[in-house]
Amino acid sequence: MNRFLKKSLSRFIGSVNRIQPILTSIQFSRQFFGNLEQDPCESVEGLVRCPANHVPLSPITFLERSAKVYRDRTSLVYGSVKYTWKETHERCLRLASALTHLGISPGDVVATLAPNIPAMHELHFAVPMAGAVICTLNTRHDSAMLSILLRHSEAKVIFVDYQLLEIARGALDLLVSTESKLPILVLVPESDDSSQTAITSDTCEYERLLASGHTEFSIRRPRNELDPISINYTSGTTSRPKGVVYSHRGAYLNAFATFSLHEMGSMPVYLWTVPMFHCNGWCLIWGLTALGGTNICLRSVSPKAIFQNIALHKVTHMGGAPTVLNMIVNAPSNDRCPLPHKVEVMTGGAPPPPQILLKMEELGFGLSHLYGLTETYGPGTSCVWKPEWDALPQDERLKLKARQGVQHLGLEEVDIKDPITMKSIPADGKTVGEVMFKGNTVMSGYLKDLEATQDAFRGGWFRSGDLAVKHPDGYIEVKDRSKDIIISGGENISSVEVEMALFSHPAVLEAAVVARPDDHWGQTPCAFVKLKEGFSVDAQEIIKFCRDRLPHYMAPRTVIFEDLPKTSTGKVQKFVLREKAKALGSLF
Ligand SMILES: Nc1ncnc2c1ncn2[C@@H]1O[C@H](COP(=O)(O)OP(=O)(O)OP(=O)(O)O)[C@@H](O)[C@H]1O
Repeated sequence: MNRFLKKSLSRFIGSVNRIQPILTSIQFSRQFFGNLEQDPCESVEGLVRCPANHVPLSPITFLERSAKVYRDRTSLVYGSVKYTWKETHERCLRLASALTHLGISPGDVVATLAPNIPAMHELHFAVPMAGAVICTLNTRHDSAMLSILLRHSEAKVIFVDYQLLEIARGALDLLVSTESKLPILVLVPESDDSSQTAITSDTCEYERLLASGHTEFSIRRPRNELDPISINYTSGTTSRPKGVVYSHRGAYLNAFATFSLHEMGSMPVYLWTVPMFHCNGWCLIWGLTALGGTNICLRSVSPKAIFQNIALHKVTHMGGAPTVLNMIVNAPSNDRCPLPHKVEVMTGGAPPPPQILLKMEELGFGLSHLYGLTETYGPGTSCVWKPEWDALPQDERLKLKARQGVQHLGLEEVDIKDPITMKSIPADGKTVGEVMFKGNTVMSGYLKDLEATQDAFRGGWFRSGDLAVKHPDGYIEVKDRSKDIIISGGENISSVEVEMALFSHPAVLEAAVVARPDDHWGQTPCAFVKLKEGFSVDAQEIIKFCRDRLPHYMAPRTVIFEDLPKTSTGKVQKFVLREKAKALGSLF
């Protein structure tokens, strides 16, 4: 031991017995390790940072490892298409190499417009391997919105599924009229049956492009782990989509956090019911690769396809917004079959009604509940389940499961704060504050919108815009989005709580509650309800049902029966309903 170390250590040991051990240990670290704020590799003698001990974190390494470890195991199944991890790796290398031949340089944006097909899986690796940034566009956008996002992201290439070709061409036509530089369009035909798409000679086609690349391609790894890996435009439930930027590091960490909170072991079989374009499939495209999982791809989600694929491929895990679960539990009986084994389902994206959680469990699914935003790489918290809760009465159990829970391992902290004072609200299950996040799986920012980025990070936390309470055990429970809360006669009404009451009516299939402007009360709750097939109830019965279960001021005053408008991620577009409620005028 050198003299300096001995001296420091004896000074430290001596000081431990004195009055301020904590302070002393900090002083000791300062002496020994120098200024803690400096990089220790620069300030401490003997330490170096070099490629042997520091590699920028990136999900690209997951694929390289899986190509060795799970080489001949199935990576992906889509109808009759099937690849092994070795093949997937080679295809991604070829595709990355082909992208560079198309002129893609590091930092360029490559967009996609496609459902959950093999190309989407491959592009999540090939694009970053080419040093570029993947921008997965929502398949429900029309040409006008698509052209706005293509211009905003400055995408150099767009990969388009054959079924969405007309929309993409429409967007490019709009870009021509604004003289923007057009992205190269790469058509992705149906890989399960290539005869379906007519490919003209001037169209760049996916498999042809991929075949033009080579497997000796030298991957353009991120120089800094904070380099962008993807752009995810928010789903536009409440406002115009914003371009949320993820880093290689954040994607790596959220992939880890997400599969660990899902308790996924090695080689799971995952059914893709979450859109891959949404938060990069909640980062699980990368996460499943790390585990050598098998991706079961579905072009479109239906209860029949879900049950068939579970049985056929021995699916172990899947995910889905509460609308997907609703679809499963209300499926006609000939579209369902008994589960051959337990399937773990991760749900999130909107508050899951307890009745739906219960029915899913009755069908044999295991349920875990997640919460997060596009800005938190998808999942940010989960309702970590404690075994002792299994013995609780059903109602209590479901109430606990419907809570959004605690932060996952990728985050430093999730707190509920007063948005003005930034003080934490008391953990009493009653006081409402704003959900705020801090940690390495929070977005880098909004692309080209510094003002919005700074506003979102005001006070050193990411402000979610969601209102929640904190329970004495530290678990959070989201009550509403701040934009959705209804203020009636000075009382705050959580639209989520009213919706949960509506969901417990046996005739209600879907429900959403928004504010209807009112001359007397300011606002009153207005419910939009879709009934289950074969049921008929009137507005008065629904109102009475809610008044029996909620304080009277919370019960809807208006009930409108109709189909609910949704985003492609299955969320109700409340801004559309709010406009309808506004058009009704004042009730009193
Ligand atoms: N488990 C959950 N329980 C309750 N709400 C949830 C849950 N998971 C997600 N949410 C809601 O979804 C929101 C995140 O949605 P997302 O980021 O996908 O796009 P969006 O917010 O719908 O789009 P935009 O910001 O353009 O309106 C959260 O802020 C929250 O309101």
